[in-house]
Amino acid sequence: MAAGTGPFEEIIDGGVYKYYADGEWRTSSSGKSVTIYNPSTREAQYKVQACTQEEVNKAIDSAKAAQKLWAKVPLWKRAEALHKAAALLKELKDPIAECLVKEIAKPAKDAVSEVVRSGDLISYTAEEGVRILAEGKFLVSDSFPGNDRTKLCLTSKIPLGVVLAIPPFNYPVNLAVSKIAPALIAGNAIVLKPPTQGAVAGLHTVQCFHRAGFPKGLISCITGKGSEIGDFLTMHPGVHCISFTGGDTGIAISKKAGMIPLQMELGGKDACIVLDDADIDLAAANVVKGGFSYSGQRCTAVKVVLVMESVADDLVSKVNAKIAKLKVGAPEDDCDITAVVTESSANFIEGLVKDAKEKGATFCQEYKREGNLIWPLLLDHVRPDMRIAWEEPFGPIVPVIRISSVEEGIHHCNASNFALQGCVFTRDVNKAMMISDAMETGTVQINSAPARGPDHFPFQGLRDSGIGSQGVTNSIAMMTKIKTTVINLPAPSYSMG
Ligand SMILES: NC(=O)C1=CN([C@@H]2O[C@H](COP(=O)(O)OP(=O)(O)OC[C@H]3O[C@@H](n4cnc5c(N)ncnc54)[C@H](OP(=O)(O)O)[C@@H]3O)[C@@H](O)[C@H]2O)C=CC1
Ligand SMILES: O=C(O)[C@H](O)COP(=O)(O)O
Repeated sequence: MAAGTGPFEEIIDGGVYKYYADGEWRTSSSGKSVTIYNPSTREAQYKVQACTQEEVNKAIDSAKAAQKLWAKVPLWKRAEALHKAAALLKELKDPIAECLVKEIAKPAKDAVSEVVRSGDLISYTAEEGVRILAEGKFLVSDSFPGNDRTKLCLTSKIPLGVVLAIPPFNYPVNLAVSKIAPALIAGNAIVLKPPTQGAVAGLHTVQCFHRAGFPKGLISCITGKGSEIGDFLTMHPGVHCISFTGGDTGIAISKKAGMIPLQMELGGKDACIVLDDADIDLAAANVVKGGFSYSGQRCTAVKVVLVMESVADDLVSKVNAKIAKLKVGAPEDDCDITAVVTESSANFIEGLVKDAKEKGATFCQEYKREGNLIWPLLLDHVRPDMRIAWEEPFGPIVPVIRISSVEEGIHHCNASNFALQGCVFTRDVNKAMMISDAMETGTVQINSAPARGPDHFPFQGLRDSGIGSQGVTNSIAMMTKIKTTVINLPAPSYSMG
């Protein structure tokens, strides 16, 4: 089954995908659409509605009304609906994966994995939700000085209201459901603003929720360019929480948003520290997997290698041997390296490469680009005065900085404005633990490349890499607030009998 056909037929009309609000697929009154270009062919692939501010207002009003009723739906029923959506998503994985291939040039197999992983994420969230949302706290007053046991405090978790979800282009399905599912299980309504590249995969995902039978108005999907409707959405008084994943845009949003909970997962410059006692084969395999999968377009990609001089030649030659085997080409052919998402992204990457060339980095491969397709490149002997030492390429370019002490590596990692993840390769677990404690990042992986998954692990960035923590449990907690009810007794509770 192809995208936009079968169960997805109703979401497209006249070649333009519709937006979703009030339980229906709609055409925007703007009369305008946004074109999505295929990164590989650079030709127009899809069109989505350019929604208006009035349509945003209506979606948020419906969300508010639907949320009040949804919060009263028994938790097990909310979970049941989520399981249904998860099953549909997995059943319809092929047409959704097709969108990922065409909109964001995700290699075919990875595209299917993203959809399946997302179905599993929804089911896990439903199961985790029925456990943790059923739990609260019971406190008695006589543990605090000056009190008798006359007050019994019950705490529970209640929804926030309307959650605005804004995922980025690189995981438009997985990073949408990682926001949608926790919001819904906790009794919230959701307004999704998908990334422009990835919007059609997002709309197909929403259709699975629609077909799972969620109440009218509870879920909406507003399409349009972030630069045009983004501020209106994020500053909207009807929004009670924002869960955002993306780049520096998140920093601007957090300055503009009102006094509401924010979950921000932003950029990264994940360092890979390789010590002289490391298993160099393992480190090389992880530099390649971590640095080049999905052409480096992962926030958790290895974005700088900090290797001890004594093992640097060995590591570099092993990484180069593996790079030579990477398949470069079309996502449809399941190539390892595919076109980066846009021409401006490719131009930005090229700027970093040129700067490194001018400043004397060693090119382990010849720099090659055709359109948005950039061949994988390892840059050796990178120095801190080069932009690539600090900036996030979001492309298949990995810089290597040779270090003479572990402290030098830790210092480089901690001097970055980004602090998402990092990794260390060593056979000495004691040293690994001490380095992990010294690296000021949200996560440190020992003897493996950085990764957000599995999706139930806590995932957080420090400094400019984010606010709050993701992962199924943390996202559910973040999308609720604590409500307490206090039972006041006329006499201490132990005074009878
Ligand atoms: N820490 C993490 O978990 C992750 C971080 N990232 C980071 O994301 C970046 C790449 O993703 P990319 O999609 O380009 O990131 P962007 O920050 O450009 O976009 C992210 C989302 O924000 C939307 N947006 C754009 N402008 C606004 C605005 N003014 N208000 C509200 N929303 C807006 C975009 O919509 P539109 O597409 O229409 O512009 C998109 O949906 C990298 O820096 C990467 O490190 C990526 C994945 C995971
Ligand atoms: O954008 C990203 O990098 C994703 O959040 C990473 O997910 P993964 O590390 O599980 O691939």
